[in-house]
Amino acid sequence: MKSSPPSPFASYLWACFGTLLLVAAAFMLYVWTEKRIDHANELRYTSHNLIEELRQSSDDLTRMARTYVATGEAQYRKNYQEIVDIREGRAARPKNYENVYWDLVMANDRRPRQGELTAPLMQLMREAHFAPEELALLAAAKNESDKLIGLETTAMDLRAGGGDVVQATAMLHDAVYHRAKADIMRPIGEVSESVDRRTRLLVEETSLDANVARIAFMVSSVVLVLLVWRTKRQLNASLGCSVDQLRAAMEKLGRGDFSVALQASAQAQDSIWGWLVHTQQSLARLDAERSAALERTQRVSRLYSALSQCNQAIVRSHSEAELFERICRDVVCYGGMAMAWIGLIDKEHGRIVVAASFGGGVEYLDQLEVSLDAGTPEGRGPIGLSYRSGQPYWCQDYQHAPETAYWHAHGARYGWSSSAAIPLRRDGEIIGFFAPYSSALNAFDQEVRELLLEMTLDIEFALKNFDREAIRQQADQRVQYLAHYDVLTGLPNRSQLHERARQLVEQARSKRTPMALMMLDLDHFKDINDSLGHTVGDALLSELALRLTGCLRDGDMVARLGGDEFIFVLPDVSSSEASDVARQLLEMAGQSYTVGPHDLKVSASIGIAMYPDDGADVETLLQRADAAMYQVKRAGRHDFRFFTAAMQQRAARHLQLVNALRYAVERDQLRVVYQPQVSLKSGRVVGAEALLRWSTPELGAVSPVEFIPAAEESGLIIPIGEWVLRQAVRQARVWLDAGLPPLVMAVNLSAIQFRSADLPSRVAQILYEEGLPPEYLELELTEGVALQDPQGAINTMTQLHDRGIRMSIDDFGTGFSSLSHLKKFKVYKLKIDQSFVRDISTDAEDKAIVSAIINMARSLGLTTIAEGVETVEQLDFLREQLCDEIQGYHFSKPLLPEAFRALLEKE
Ligand SMILES: Nc1nc2c(ncn2[C@@H]2O[C@@H]3COP(=O)(O)O[C@H]4[C@@H](O)[C@H](n5cnc6c(=O)[nH]c(N)nc65)O[C@@H]4COP(=O)(O)O[C@H]3[C@H]2O)c(=O)[nH]1
Repeated sequence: MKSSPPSPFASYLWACFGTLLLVAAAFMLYVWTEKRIDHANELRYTSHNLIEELRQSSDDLTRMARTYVATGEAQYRKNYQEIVDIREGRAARPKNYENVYWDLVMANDRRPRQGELTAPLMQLMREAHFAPEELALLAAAKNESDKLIGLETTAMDLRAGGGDVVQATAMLHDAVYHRAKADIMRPIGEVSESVDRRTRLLVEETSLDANVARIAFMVSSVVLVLLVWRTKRQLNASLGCSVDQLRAAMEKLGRGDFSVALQASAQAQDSIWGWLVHTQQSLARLDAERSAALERTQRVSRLYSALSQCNQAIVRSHSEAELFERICRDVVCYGGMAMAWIGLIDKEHGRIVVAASFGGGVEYLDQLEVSLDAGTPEGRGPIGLSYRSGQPYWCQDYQHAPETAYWHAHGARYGWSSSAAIPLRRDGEIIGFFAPYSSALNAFDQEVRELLLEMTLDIEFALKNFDREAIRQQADQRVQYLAHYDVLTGLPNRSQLHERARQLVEQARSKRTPMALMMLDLDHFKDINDSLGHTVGDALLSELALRLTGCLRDGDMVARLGGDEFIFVLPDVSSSEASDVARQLLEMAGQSYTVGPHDLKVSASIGIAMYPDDGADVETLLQRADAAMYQVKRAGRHDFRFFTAAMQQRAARHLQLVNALRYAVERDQLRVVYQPQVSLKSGRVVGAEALLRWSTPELGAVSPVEFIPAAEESGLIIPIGEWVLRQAVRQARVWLDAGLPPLVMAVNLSAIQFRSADLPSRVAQILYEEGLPPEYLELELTEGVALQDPQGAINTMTQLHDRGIRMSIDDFGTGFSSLSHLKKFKVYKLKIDQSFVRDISTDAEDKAIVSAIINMARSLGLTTIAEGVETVEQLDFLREQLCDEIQGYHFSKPLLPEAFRALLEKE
């Protein structure tokens, strides 16, 4: 890899480093040369000292010798010898020996301080690097000195030996002596000059070297300073600023402080400062992005928290208003919005009505004007736009966006910078808006939008739930209502009756007051329903309920048990007061009703039970009032009766019969017997009346007179009647097939059966299934069938007639049949009731009636048959009156099929 060339700063730095080494070398050289100067000076000094010592020692010897000779004091001789020993290296050189020895020893007769160096003077000179010629001269001087020492020793010996002092003194002062002395001093002087010259030269040489080294040191130092200066300039150029500035900036960067933007001049662009500025800008941008991302994350996480709170609000709110309040509060408190409100559409005025709000500036909503009309400025805002597009509207700069111009002042006042209008829907239709406001610009980024939309969906879900809950509550209320009230009349129903009646009974018990419970039932109301339809029947019942309610005092109650049955509970009434009320009720019920085109009249029957005489609880009283009413019905209806003990027995019997009758067919307890009908003309059996028999192990044989009404009242007559019809038709077919003379099978048809709309088709179906031609069947109808709905009866009869089926009127004379009706009825036979026949032989009135019926029938072209003919007298009278047929014990009792067949076969 090719390395990049070193930067100028690095080059300068290396140069500085090299120069620094040079400076150090120059300095060391300089120090060395200075040391050499010192050494040279020291050598010069030492050399001078040694020469001087030689000279001095010679002088000192002379002086000591002369003094000794002069004084004779041994001390001087001793000193003399010591000087010689020192010079020869036999004695240590005293300290400060360079001074005059005389001075050293003579002062106070002190001995010189002992030094450490013990070396011959000549050796010291050699060690002081004396030149060889100098040493040679010194050696010569030394020889001369040694010679002189001999002379001086001689002179001193002379003195010591007591010799001639003068001679001795002369020896030391004469010319020889001086000559010898001069021979010593001359070489010393030469050496001294030589040494001085030599050492001076050495000192000069070394001084020169030192100067050179000094100059080198100075020059290199200057160069170093220049280089350092240049390096610093280069460093500054590289940095682009001062180090302090750089350090302060980097410290700020290190702390993550990007508050002050750094600037770099154009020249500093390609410098560390420039790069630092660039880095700071990048870091500041990254920091801003990071802060923005953080802020966004916080905003989103706040909204997530708000979303979670909203979900809790949805779960916990019990009403729409409560939910809206909570949503607005949560969006502000948890979602970081400045304000939020929810407005609902006022369709009538095309405006938005604030339903809930929370946050700063909500007071502005008091006079808020938001319209849905694009023609007004307040209709062209976010909400109006959202309404028309059906989409959420995000306004990212509330204070400057043109669509919020109408509200800019408010936005500026409350610091709103963004707002949204999100439609709230119910069943797909926009019903209002959710409007959050933020103090941040561009607050609604994608993620925030998604969160708010999710929140809105949750709100819509909650609204749906509220709707469902409302429906459920309504349904609950309805169920509650239905559980206690009758829908048609609005009166309390059976369960409410029981509850309320029980309270009234308790009240009567505690107050010891009497109470009446009445049961009212319309007479033949079923006929109205069957003939005019239930709508008419219902309208009549509603009207009746109103009338009945109007008859009551405060504290009385009336309930509808179902159908046309009403119960009255009258607290604190005597039986006579109850009678009055009953009469009043009968009268009210009996007044005519106008229902649509119909003018209707009904009557009612009322049974009354008194507390406490007839029962101490509601159930008993109800049962007994029912029994009393049953008796009214049996007694001809349209009346009221109080309960009696006998009624109770009858009612119980009735119940017993109905219960047993339910299983009569399946338990094979029913039989059909046939009573012959005989033609008075031919005397032959021309017909048979099918009569039902019922016998159970518990009840024994029960008379049809007793159980047929019970079957009719319980509705059981329909299946039982059909069973009888099928048995009779089948029997007729059997006899026909057996080759017996053809006869007409007469079957009793209850009025209830007759009112079945499908009667003609059912009868035809049975005939078809059993294979009996219709002309062999005769349906015996009572007069009552036409009583309620003559037109309906006529229609049914016509249909039966058209199918070839014969009809006769049973028990004729007991009902209210009119001739005009008879004309329209497609009957062919009248059956004279046995109550008239019974006494025709004795009772003139009955005779007249029977005679009239026969004549009338004949005039209408109808056949007559008299039933209950038991005696010859009766038979004769009937024959006399030209009655066509008879039926009765006189001829035969009702017979089982086998007996009947035997009878026929006998003929
Ligand atoms: N004392 C006396 N009675 C005689 C004499 N001849 C016939 N009877 C009785 O008179 C009744 C004649 O029938 P009804 O008038 O249709 O009166 C019938 C009829 O209305 C009804 N009934 C009987 N069977 C049926 C039936 O299958 N369907 C319907 N809807 N009613 C029936 O029950 C009523 C009574 O029926 P039963 O007890 O069978 O009574 C029968 C019969 O046994 C007589 O000479 N003297």
